Amino acid sequence: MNGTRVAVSATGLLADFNAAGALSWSDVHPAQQWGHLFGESDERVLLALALTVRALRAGSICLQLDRIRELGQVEDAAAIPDEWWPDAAAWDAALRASPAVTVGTDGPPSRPVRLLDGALYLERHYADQEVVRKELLARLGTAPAVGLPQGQDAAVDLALGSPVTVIAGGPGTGKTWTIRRIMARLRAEQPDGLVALAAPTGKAAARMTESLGDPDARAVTLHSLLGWKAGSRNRFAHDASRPLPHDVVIIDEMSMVSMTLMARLLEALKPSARLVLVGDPDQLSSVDAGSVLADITTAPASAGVVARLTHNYRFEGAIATLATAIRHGDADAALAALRGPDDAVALAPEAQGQALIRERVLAAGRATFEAVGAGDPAAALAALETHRLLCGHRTGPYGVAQWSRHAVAWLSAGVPGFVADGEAYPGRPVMMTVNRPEIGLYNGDTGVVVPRAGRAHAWFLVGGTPRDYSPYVLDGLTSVHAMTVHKAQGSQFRHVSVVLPPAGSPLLTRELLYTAVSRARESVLLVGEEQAVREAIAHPARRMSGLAARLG
Ligand SMILES: Nc1ncnc2c1ncn2[C@@H]1O[C@H](COP(=O)(O)OP(=O)(O)OP(=O)(O)O)[C@@H](O)[C@H]1O
Repeated sequence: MNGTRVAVSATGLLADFNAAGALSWSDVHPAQQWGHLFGESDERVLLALALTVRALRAGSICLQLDRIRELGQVEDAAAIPDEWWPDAAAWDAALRASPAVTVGTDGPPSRPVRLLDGALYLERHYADQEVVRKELLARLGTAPAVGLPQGQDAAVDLALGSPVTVIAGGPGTGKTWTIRRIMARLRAEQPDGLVALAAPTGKAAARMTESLGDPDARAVTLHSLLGWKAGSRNRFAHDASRPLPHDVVIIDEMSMVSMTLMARLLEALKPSARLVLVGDPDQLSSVDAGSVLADITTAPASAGVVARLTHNYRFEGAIATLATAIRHGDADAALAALRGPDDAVALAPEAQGQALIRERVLAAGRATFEAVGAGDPAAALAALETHRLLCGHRTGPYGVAQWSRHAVAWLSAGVPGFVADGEAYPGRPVMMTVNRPEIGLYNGDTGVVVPRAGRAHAWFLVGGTPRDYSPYVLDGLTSVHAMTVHKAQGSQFRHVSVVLPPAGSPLLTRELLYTAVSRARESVLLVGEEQAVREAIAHPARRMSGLAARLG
């Protein structure tokens, strides 16, 4: 299990880093295995291998050696003391001489780790990055030179002609609107072209279909587009030898696409196919390793195919001001917005913030429970979406579990008739934690239990209409009195309250704060210290990747 600190047989540096909490057993173990298999006993090399695995677990595709010490900062342990770190030059020399390390682009792929441009990669992830790099460069090589595209019109023009187009914009900047225009132009100008619409998660695909509102345009998950075969990891029906038939492939929520999935997608496109990548590079990245969208949008080589949408059509005012300040890394401007007269955004310390969150939870809970009592699932679902409590952490005093318990206690005390008992109590807010495409439900979908004629039903909005299921037969259903910011990605709520991670938490990143704030349509309340806001804004997640640099 992650986090366990009993790497029984680890010695030396591995044991020290493990004991300090900077490495877990799941990092140490593969490093030791490779040591045995490849005849490497230098503990500095083994440490570098374990840190590479650790970086990967945190979402980085490689470990940049000039940033290696970032991995010595751990949430619940003292930072690794300076003297524990091997001398950089000697460490580098040991890696270059190691039988477990391939050096440069030309070496054999038979060793577990590759050292390239000052970064260590696990071989499989290097291979994925190479696929993405080569496929993108091949497509960029034939892209028309149009200068720096800006705005929706440029995005539409680009998508009609360029082999690859990136449409990058925050919430409400008209990404969906632009996809609709692209579809209309494609139908008019290239009526024989076969178009695919896809997204990285089932929920995102369902939302894409819904928001396009076009009966002839149905989005699927990338896994189902590629023909995922159950039971065989990373094996797809479509690959280079059996390419997808589509002439145009449009991907939404691209920030959540991992390097591996991007590699499989690019391999499976026929050479003449055009690719349109749509997303918000400032939001949190994929659960699996990689930061593909952010990498592509920062690489100079792709500047000519990245159309940026900056005008926000949906909201103006304090939320937009705050989101922009966060995105620009301007903590003073963000705090000025939070302290300003507009109640749409606010920051409260925990003591006071807890009371404010309680009020909001109770207001939404009362409205939901009232609709539940009236046997009105549509109204109950609408009331449920009026407020969402978000946490950065899953566990601990700032986590979802703890704040869910608070919410249940408040509702039990403050909403007459609310009794949180069992799996199907009236008013239980629920969330799917698995994909069930065959019944229209996806991981992250939320609903509410509304009894009808004495029986419990869990209601969800499917394609915009409430649909009921038996809560007893839905596998993977949990209560959702609070959710992580990660889970909320792709959804919006009228009011959002955010329990910030405490200062010092590695989860405090600019992307987390930006994603949390931009979930709100009318108001967002941040609960935590000013220092936590400053730290988040000062720390862009900056996953380590070689893609941007190697694209050139
Ligand atoms: N060019 C435009 N002219 C008028 N209204 C627009 C334009 N572009 C977008 N809108 C409107 O702005 C709102 C936001 O647009 P849209 O839903 O396409 O944004 P989005 O980037 O897809 O947002 P999200 O990422 O939150 O889904 C919609 O109500 C849309 O109709």
